[in-house]
Amino acid sequence: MRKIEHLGIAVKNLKSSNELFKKLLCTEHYKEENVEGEGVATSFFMIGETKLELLEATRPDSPIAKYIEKKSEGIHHIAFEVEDIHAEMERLKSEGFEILNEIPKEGADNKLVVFLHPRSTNGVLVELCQEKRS
Ligand SMILES: CC[C@H](C(=O)O)C(=O)SCCNC(=O)CCNC(=O)[C@H](O)C(C)(C)COP(=O)(O)OP(=O)(O)OC[C@H]1O[C@@H](n2cnc3c(N)ncnc32)[C@H](O)[C@@H]1OP(=O)(O)O
Ligand SMILES: [Co+2]
Repeated sequence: MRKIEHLGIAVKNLKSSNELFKKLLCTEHYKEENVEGEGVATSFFMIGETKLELLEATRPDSPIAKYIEKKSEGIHHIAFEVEDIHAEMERLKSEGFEILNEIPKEGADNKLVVFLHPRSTNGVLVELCQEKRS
């Protein structure tokens, strides 16, 4: 794991949360992006080497919709930047961690991503992110 790539925060309304975090961080979000496959609209704030990813559900079956329904808004996941997502998946599987998607999927911000089930990571939803290589 090279660094914390982003903290994912589940929000009910991206527009109002963008305003709140702009006031909090004294900086604008640098991008907004929908990820159809996850049923989410995201916006990203850069803080030093790490980002905040705000996530609003765009479909009722989105994991974010279910999370907010069950728990309300808040920190949803932590994402780590990895050099080689396939090698990390193999390593983590051999260490007994539970990989949720066997094939890395399209993430926001030009990434390939994989998630680990929180029951194998002390109750924390973990995401692995690898920069997509052209
Ligand atoms: C990829 C685009 C973007 C990016 O960075 O590029 C994103 O980050 S998209 C983020 C949204 N997508 C995901 O979260 C995909 C991975 N998540 C899942 O597959 C599910 O949310 C899963 C499997 C973690 C939970 O789904 P399930 O349908 O099983 O929901 P339950 O409410 O029944 O939860 C089961 C169990 O897990 C606990 N849980 C659920 N969500 C979280 C969470 N975010 N953090 C910690 N724990 C979580 C939940 O409390 C249940 O535990 P229990 O002890 O049984 O109550
Ligand atoms: Co994320």
